[in-house]
Amino acid sequence: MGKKADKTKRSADNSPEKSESPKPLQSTSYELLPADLVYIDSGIKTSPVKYDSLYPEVEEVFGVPRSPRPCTLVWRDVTVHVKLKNGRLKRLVNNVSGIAKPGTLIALMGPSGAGKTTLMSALAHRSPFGTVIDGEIIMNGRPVCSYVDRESGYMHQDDIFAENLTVIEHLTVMARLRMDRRTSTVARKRRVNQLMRQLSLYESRFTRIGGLDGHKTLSGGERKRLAFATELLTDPGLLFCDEPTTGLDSSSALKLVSLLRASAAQGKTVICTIHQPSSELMAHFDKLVLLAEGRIAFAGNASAALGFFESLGYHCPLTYNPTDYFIKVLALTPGSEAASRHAIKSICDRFAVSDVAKELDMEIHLEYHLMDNEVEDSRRIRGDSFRPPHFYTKIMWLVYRYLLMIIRDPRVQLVRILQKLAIALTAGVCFLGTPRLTQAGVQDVQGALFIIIAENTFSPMYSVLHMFPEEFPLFNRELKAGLYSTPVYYTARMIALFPGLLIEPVLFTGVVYWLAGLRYSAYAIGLTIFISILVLNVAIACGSFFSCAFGSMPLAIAYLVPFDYSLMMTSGIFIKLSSIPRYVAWIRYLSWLMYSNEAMSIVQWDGVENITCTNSNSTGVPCVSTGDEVLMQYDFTSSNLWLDISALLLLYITFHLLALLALRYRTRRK
Ligand SMILES: Nc1ncnc2c1ncn2[C@@H]1O[C@H](COP(=O)(O)OP(=O)(O)OP(=O)(O)O)[C@@H](O)[C@H]1O
Repeated sequence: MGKKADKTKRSADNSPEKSESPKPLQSTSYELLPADLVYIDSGIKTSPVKYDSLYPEVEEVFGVPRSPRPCTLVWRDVTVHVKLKNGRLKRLVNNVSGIAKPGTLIALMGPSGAGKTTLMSALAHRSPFGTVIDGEIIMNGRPVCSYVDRESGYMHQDDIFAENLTVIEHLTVMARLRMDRRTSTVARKRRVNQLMRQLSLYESRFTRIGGLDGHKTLSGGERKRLAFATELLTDPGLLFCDEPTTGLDSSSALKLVSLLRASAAQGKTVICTIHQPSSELMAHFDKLVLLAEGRIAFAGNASAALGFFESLGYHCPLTYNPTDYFIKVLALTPGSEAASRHAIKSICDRFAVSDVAKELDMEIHLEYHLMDNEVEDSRRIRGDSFRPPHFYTKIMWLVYRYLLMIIRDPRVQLVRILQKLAIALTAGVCFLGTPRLTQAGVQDVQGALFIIIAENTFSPMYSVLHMFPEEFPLFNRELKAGLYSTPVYYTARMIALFPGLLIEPVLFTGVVYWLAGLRYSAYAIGLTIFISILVLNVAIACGSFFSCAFGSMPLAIAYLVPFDYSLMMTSGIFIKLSSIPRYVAWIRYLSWLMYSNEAMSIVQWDGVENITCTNSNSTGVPCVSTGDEVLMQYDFTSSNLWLDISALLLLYITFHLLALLALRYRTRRK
């Protein structure tokens, strides 16, 4: 009981502030060891290893040893199925058991398609939608569920970053999103700096991750180390790494695996899928788990694997790297798949009844026994001590990140503003010189209004279509890692767009309004600019909805084009509203072009009584002499101004809500 209480106390003490202070390394049974020793749990037997004789780089790389939250992960009889499109289940992992203890670096290996990523995702509670997991997966005595996101780090095979950010900006934002909200700013900065130094990123801290033209970008190794640093920010006790060495040269791969080794030496539990590592790399791993056809072909001390295979008659030639040999034995040979499957089944069956498997089973049982005896409260305290940042903090830092991305992307900024100015000037000069209160002037005013509405609708609406499909992989990964929720992301994304959504309509409408000589009063100018801001924001909301609802830009365009045509046709410009056939007339109630056209027309013509009539005789068209007559021509009603503005606001809210729902739906399907 005293020991249990001690355990509980240590985990409860492990607040972010306190975890900064150096602590001696701990064994897997959490007993304190002399400062220069670390227990490396090598699977079946635990043996004290002289820390500074084996890993002299550890202290140099990671500074004074810290004490992460110790994590023991146990999985028993885990089977993973995936739902296929035809509704049937396909088994990817078959009845797999294992244990990962603090201080251990585990290599999860197997031929391509063996189920490594599937198993690791299941262990980390990050399986994609449509995955069915049977069996038990328990971390520190609690079945894994969403809390594992904050207790563990998951380094993906393909790293995805917000590319326009520099290393230090990325880590700063991630620290704000990931670290406990009680962590002080100084402690957070110190952690970021410490990680950059430890992972040799300090020199590149002002380099953009995947910069734009002419900017230096990070190397593949640096990107992997940055991904690793990101996962280490919270100093998790459990680390999953999916093929971290893929795409790296041998020295970068060695450097990365040394870092994983160093992490394990500090008390973390590290599980790592890896493809055919060299003998030098393999020497860093304590345990080896070999998967084949979704089953375990071997699990135990890396050094015992050769003996097990030899006992089955598979002798690794002296010239062969043992791991290459294991993979060769466990891979399907093209042309004789049935024989290979038979051999693999036989190896897996023999392993299941081997002494190594029995020892592993005993170890798992022992761990279960210990967990059963652990006080429930102590588990909860360990799991629940983390306090995530408040949602408004997350929104603020996401807005910062997206603003940086927008500012650094010339596609969206300077070029777009210059383009707007050029279009405004070109359109505006066409209206120069016509007096407003004449018959020709009426047509010009309505034309200028339509140009203002169309330019604030179509190009902005199409410009956001690429946004969500492009950002979805990063968003979905961060969402799955529990960094923020869909509404937080969506709100931040929209707030970051807002400066542009204000500047663009003000600039464009201002220039066209002035050049076209529209109604000259502060009320008319102010209201027209306000309506044009609303129009652009509704268009962006509608574009966002199509962007969220359809996974790709071509698909979104395919649906949006007919939609925007129907909105335009019912806007009141081309056809009198009263003459639209009844079965399509309802579309006008969705048309912000109609609402804005009516509202802007009212602003221009309400109360106007003195339109001159000079050309009625020559054209035969009856003269309009008052603003009301102009409005009647288009079936507009002067009392509808605030109704139109309210409808625009309602459409704005509705499209954003629909976009949010569509985004949520898509994240649940991935
Ligand atoms: N959603 C899915 N639908 C059907 N089959 C799938 C699905 N996901 C994975 N698989 C299959 O499951 C098997 C295991 O996939 P997994 O990605 O876990 O393998 P792996 O061992 O990590 O391979 P690699 O080393 O090539 O990354 C593969 O044959 C893969 O094609």
